[in-house]
Amino acid sequence: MLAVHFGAGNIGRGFIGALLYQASYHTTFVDVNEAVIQELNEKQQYNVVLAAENSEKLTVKNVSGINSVSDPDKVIEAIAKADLVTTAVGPTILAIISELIAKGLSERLKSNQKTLNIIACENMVGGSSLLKEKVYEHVTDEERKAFDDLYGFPDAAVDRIVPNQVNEDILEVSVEPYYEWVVEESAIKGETPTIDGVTYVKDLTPYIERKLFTVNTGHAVPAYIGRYMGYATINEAMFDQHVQEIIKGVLNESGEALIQTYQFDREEHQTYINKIIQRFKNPHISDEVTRVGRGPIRKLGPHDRLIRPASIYMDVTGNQPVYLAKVIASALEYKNGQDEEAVKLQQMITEHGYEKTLQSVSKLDSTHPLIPVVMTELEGIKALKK
Ligand SMILES: NC(=O)c1ccc[n+]([C@@H]2O[C@H](COP(=O)([O-])OP(=O)(O)OC[C@H]3O[C@@H](n4cnc5c(N)ncnc54)[C@H](O)[C@@H]3O)[C@@H](O)[C@H]2O)c1
Ligand SMILES: O=P(O)(O)OC[C@@H](O)[C@@H](O)[C@H](O)[C@H](O)CO
Repeated sequence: MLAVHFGAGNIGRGFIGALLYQASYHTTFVDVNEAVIQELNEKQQYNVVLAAENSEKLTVKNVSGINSVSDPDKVIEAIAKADLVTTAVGPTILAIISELIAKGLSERLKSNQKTLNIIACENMVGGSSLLKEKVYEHVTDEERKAFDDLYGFPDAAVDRIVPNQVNEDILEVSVEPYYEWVVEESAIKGETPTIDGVTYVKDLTPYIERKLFTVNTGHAVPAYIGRYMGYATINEAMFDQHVQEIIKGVLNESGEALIQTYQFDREEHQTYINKIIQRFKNPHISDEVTRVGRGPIRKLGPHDRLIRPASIYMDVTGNQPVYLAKVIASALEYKNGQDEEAVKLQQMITEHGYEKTLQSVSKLDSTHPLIPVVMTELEGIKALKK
């Protein structure tokens, strides 16, 4: 069984690659990082270390790599022969890789009529659907019809905290023990891939929203409030009592939005929240606030972890999401010269002010009631500054 996986980064190697190996796939990683690709081809294996007391180790074998910049033809050939294609490159990169995937699928069509599933494992609602849309922009009407019959783009939700790696061995990756990979079974073409650890569901929406608006909404608190207060890591920030109070408030608000939208059991949802808070405090993981806060413009987007739960909360309760508004305010204050989106966000604020910038990145109508709540909290969070 052959898998082609785009993105040999933290989640690619630390999660998807590990599960595919255990399910007996040979995984060909596609990346633009030449050093990682070279090392994958040389070693043909790497270690995944569990960030826990016993540091359990799994050696992932049967792997190779292709640099998509220098060897695009090899990627096309690999897709033509693959049994599964997955991605973990980041939501903004999906459009970039779509052309090569389209070429691979077109080439495949000439040589065989086998079904194939392409699963985007990104932190977003509708990742595979977006990838499909982008792939279809690169093919003819006739190919599109054939693709509709043969190629599935099931949406997915993936959950495992994999921080940036600081190991001497550039392939080794340290990951938290917990993981969840949920895939929309109704969109699968042909046989459902057998991968231990994957849960197939009919409708992914409640799962991806529960994950994004609990794990990632919660994570944004130690990231943005933590950065604002001067903390460097998630773990450090999680021990601050203001961060603890805000994360509790934020997850109550997003929880209420989720419970009322999807009729989740209140007690079960609270158990889910408590477990996530413990995961953020894992003493065996050192995760930088700048990794978790990366891409603030994406994270302030209308369907992402901050604006969407805040809007739903207002709609379903009629109350002001004061805690979510504090995190949105701290995201607007997020400064990091190494992060393109953070730099752009601060430029927009300098040129147009907070209110217009928020409207623009969050696509909120100028009269949206969330805007004044965030503006009030921009003042409110000043008391947190050390
Ligand atoms: N790290 C986590 O804890 C975690 C958990 C769940 C989901 N995710 C999601 O997984 C995705 C990847 O995150 P990550 O943390 O692994 O990031 P990462 O930066 O570690 O990995 C991304 C990889 O994609 C590669 N890449 C960039 N452009 C490319 C291109 N054009 N073609 C091929 N490869 C390209 C990069 O070189 C890098 O190796 C994101 O959508 C993220 O939200 C991450
Ligand atoms: O990957 P991002 O940038 O969307 O979000 C940063 C973190 O919240 C995220 O990577 C989590 O670690 C992950 O989603 C846990 O499953």
